[in-house]
Amino acid sequence: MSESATITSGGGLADPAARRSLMADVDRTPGSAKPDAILSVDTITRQFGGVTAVNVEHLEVQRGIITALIGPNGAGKTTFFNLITGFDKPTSAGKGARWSFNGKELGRTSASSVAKSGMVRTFQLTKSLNRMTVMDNMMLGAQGQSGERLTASMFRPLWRGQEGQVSEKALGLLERFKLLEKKDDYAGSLSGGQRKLLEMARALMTDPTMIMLDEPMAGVNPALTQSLLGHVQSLRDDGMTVLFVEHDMHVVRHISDWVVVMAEGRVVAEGPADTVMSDPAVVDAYLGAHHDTDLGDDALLEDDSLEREAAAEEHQREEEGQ
Ligand SMILES: Nc1ncnc2c1ncn2[C@@H]1O[C@H](COP(=O)(O)OP(=O)(O)OP(=O)(O)O)[C@@H](O)[C@H]1O
Repeated sequence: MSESATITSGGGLADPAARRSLMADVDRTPGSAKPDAILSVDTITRQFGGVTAVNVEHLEVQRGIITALIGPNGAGKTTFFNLITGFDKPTSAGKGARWSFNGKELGRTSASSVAKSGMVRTFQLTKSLNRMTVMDNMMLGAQGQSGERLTASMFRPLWRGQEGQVSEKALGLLERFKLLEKKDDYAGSLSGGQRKLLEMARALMTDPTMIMLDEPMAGVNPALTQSLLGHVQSLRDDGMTVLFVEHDMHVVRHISDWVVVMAEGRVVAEGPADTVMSDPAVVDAYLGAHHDTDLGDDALLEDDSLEREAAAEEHQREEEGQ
C-alpha cells in the first residue's frame, strides 16, 4: 500500500487524497494489478447455451475503496456477481477458473460459506421476505443467507443462544439506516429507497469485509438518493471494500474510486471514473450496444449536485401535483 495512504481510526481510506494516491500508479488497463487486492479472479467463463455471458481472464479489486462495475445491458455483470459469490458455477470450473478473496480460495465454496468468509452481497426483497417484518429480515441477515433457504434457517438459527446480542446489533443498524421506527412493519410496505436501505442493513449483520451491491440506486426516490450514497461512502470510510453494479453514471461518477467496465462478458477498461468514461473502448461498448446511457457530466462530481438534482425533481413533482 502507498505510504501516503492514510488509514482512519475505523481502518478505512476516508481521505480522498489518500485514495487517489493509492490508485495513482495503477495501470489503466483491463486486469491491472492493484496495490493490495482483496479479490483476485482468473479465467472465469460462464456460457448459457451459445451465449458467453462472462469471459474474465483476470481481475483484481482493490481493498478499502469503492469500485463500480459498469457495462451495457447483458454485459455479464450480474452473472459475474453470481459466480464469485457462489450462486452460480463457472463453465470453466476445473479448467483454470480460480478466484480468491482475502487470501482464501473460493472456487469450491458454497454461497453461505462465501458470506461467512466476509464477502456479502445484497439481495432484493423476495416475496417471502416482503411478508416478514423489517426486524425479522435483519435477524435472517445474521445468518449471511439470502432468504432462499428461509425455512431451514428459521428452524435452525445459527445464532441460537445469542438472540440478545444479535437483536441489539440489528436495532443499532436499523437506527443507523433510519429504519428503527419501521422495525415492526412488513418489509413489503417500505418505499423503494427504504427497501434498498434494509437490503444494505441486512447485509451488514455478518460484519462483512466486502459488500457487493447490485444496482443500489435502482427505483430509489431522488430525495433518498443522497442519503443512500452517503451510506455507501460511510461503509468505505469505516474500512469496508465496496463493489457495486450501477447503471446511473452520475452515481458512478459521484462515489466511485475506481471503475471496471464490462462488455460482452469481458473486462474492457479500468480506471478512475473521470478518465474511464472517455476511454474509446467504453464509448464503443455503449454505442455498440445501442445504449442511450448518459455517460455523466463532470459538474455532477460536485458534492451538492445530487442534492440540487433531487430538489429540482421534488419541485417539479410538487408543481405537477398542483
Ligand atoms: N440464466 C440464464 N440463462 C440464459 N442466459 C442468461 C442467463 N443469465 C444471463 N444470461 C445471459 O447472459 C448475458 C449476461 O447477462 P447478465 O444479466 O449477467 O448481464 P448484466 O450486465 O447484468 O445486464 P443488465 O445490466 O441488463 O442487468 C445476457 O446475454 C443474458 O441474456
